[in-house]
Amino acid sequence: VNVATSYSVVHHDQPAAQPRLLQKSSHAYAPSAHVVTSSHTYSHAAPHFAPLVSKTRYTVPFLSALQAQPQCPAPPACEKSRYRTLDGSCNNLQNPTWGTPNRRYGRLLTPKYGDGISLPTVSVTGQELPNARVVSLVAFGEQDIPDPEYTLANMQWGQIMTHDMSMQAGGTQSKKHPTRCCTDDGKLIGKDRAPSSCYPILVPEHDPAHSQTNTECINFVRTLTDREDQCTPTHPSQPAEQLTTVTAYLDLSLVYGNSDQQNAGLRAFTGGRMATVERDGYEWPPNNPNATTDCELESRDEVCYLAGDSRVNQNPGLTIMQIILLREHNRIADQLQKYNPHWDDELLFQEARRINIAQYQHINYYEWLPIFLGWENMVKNRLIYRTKGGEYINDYDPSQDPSVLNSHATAAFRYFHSQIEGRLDLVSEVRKPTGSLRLSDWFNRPSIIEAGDNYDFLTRGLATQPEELTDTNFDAEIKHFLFRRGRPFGGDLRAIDVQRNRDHGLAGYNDYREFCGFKRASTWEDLMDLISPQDIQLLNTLYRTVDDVDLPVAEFFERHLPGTQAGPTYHCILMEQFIRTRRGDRFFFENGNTPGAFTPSQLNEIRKASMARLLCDNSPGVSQMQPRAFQQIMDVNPLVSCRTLPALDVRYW
Ligand code: HEM
Ligand SMILES: [Ca+2]
Repeated sequence: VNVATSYSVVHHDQPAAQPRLLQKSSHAYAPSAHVVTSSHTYSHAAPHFAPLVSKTRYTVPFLSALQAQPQCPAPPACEKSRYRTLDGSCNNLQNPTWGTPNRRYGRLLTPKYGDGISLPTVSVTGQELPNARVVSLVAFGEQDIPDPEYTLANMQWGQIMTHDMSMQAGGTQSKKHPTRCCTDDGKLIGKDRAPSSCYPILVPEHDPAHSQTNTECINFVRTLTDREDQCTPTHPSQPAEQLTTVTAYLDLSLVYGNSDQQNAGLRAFTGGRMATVERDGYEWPPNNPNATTDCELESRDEVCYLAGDSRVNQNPGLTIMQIILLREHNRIADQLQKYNPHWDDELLFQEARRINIAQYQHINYYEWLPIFLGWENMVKNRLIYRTKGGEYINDYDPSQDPSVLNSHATAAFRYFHSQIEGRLDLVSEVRKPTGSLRLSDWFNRPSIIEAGDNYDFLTRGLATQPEELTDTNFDAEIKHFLFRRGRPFGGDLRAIDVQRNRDHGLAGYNDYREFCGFKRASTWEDLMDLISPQDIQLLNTLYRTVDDVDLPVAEFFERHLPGTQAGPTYHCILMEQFIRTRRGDRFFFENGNTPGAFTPSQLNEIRKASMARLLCDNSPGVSQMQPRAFQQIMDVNPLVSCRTLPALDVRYW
């Protein structure tokens, strides 16, 4: 295979500097040997003319015109509200912009850009890193091995959490990108004519899929950084930092939106409800006014949904989970209104939102994350607690920056792309598969969900069908057919993830190993503590030196820690992230020290929430479910009537 790509690669002779630890970790988990050098406090930068204007009592026309460009949001003035703001501001009262949209990802280690500042990572020898598509083809398989224990709901919920936590700026994550680095028929647009944000993935000769259509190039546009954003200015000598466009908190921003304005377009403004459209007696998300650009519809009759997150239509499983969370809000609001007829729309909305988020956080931390991180590990590192009834856990830490780590979003959390299944089963109430959908036929075409009884059949499918094993195999549907839009082939999510890692200049696997307390490898053999000799051999054939190995490549070859779904290095990054996400959230549902804390009896009700209950309550045709819906139906997790599952009682509100 010809690995040579000459596109957008900078040659330099200096070996890249060793990354430094950037952010302080106060947790028991992180190794203590590291010296803390600095911690980024990204205080909100005031527009350049602000001081002048504030001293001026009258409006100076030319100054206000200049100020209008760019329109940077003013730093918020916080009051101690009972509710979260929509954009996450004022969650942290000392640093009101922490966790808000359009801010930098956090970093654990300094970036390793090709030029030290912003160009994609290259080898420490100054040569190119192996082509991302070649890495995908050579190191990763396509076998569809069903996981013996977990359901597709487990994978799908992970994408929901991801979409709540981050979204790289300037990307579409599903739709055709308006910036073209390759022509529509897969030819490379010359560097002189392509925008500077282009970093296309070049297809090697003899590509098993793309050579059939003479495709040479997979479109790839670099993430926007603080360089391009005038509201988060940085000094030109500082390494670029990518921006993320959603609130970092687990606050269901994907349902409620990321700003007051966005939220206003999603609410019904009656009965505390979110806006929905009724068809065939069921509630569906509102119609997206930009259907032609936001979806990939084949006819005018197809729907395209609007939600708090622009990725809502990406794939049918994701859309179903979004609908479930939307319907759950309205279900809670209706019940609250029944018992509190004197409450107005705003109060009903805020209380329903608060309960919906709390249930969701409970499921995230107590039902979903333990599958990935291991229950005992989480207890030991104080991510969860052995609580009883309505006991509070007051571990909010105002010094904890809740931002989403670049290494989490660009590498560690994407590990679970390997769980994606390329066929979605339609399953009857007696749990018999009646057919299946091909994933790549239904990207950005959610109409399929409303056809016939598909909503219920697909929901049961999520809770019945096994996810794919968390391993080095990626389903062909995402490796060769991603967003193919009626064409024979499409993108390659595995190659994209590798390319994105270099785009974001993440430090190498070896650096993260060291950060996580393992010995830095100076020879390939040194990797043997965590990786098998055959896999080391494979990495050795792809990379020139052990320091070149990309984090999101080597990670896949680490043996999983017992009782978890991750190797030690990813496990360490994921733990670090979810500690930040929990302790940096003043409104975390278990915190009793905020004006909006739940009463102990309410907290006791929240703790009854489960994935099974959410699925049952929001899918009218589903009347039975296994109690642990992330796990397959088995003797110890049998199908039971939905009525027997624990449920939250809103009479405590
Ligand atoms: C059918 C299911 C899924 C599809 C089609 C999908 C597809 C994608 C795509 C196209 C991107 C953007 C890639 C880029 O341009 O860099 C992305 C990003 C990402 N995905 Fe997935 N994904 C799926 C499920 C998941 C799951 C299950 C997880 C984790 C549990 C996950 C985690 C992530 C993360 C962390 C990002 C980066 C988010 C950001 O900060 O922008 N995805 N995914
Ligand atoms: Ca969020």
